[in-house]
Amino acid sequence: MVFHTADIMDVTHELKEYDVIFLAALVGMDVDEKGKFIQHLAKYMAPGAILMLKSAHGARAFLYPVVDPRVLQRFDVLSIFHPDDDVINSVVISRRYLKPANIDRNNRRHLANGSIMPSSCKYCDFQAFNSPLNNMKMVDE
Ligand SMILES: C[S@@+](CC[C@H](N)C(=O)[O-])C[C@H]1O[C@@H](n2cnc3c(N)ncnc32)[C@H](O)[C@@H]1O
Repeated sequence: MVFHTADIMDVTHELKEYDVIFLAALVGMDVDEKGKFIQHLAKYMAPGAILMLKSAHGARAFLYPVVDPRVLQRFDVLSIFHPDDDVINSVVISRRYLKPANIDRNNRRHLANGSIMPSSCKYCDFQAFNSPLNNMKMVDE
């Protein structure tokens, strides 16, 4: 596994090479700043790629920023989970809308050496997408 350290706002076309992007809860210290990061990801993520977001619900929003659903227009929100135990963060699983005509397979040339999880994203791969979380306790919104 190779770790890269960068400000996510400086990472652009390389994001297309990833099937799944996990965004830590404190990337964006408030709702508006978090929204800017999510819109940046929406711009550069591969169509069909999954974005795993940490959010907060209820009083937990005093501790962590909430993901504003209005910044997820370019995503299909697959599931939202609000824990009811001592776990603080909610999880929002969303998928960048498919736009097959815009898939640029040549973007692979932008992949940095040693990047982790090189994408095998293809439009047809996602036709049979099944949420791996189907068997877990879920609260959908
Ligand atoms: C509280 S830690 C996350 C811990 C753990 N990964 C989690 O999600 O629970 C927040 C992380 O977000 C990273 N981070 C904050 N702003 C960032 C940015 N603009 N670009 C890249 N990483 C950022 C920080 O470096 C830090 O590692």
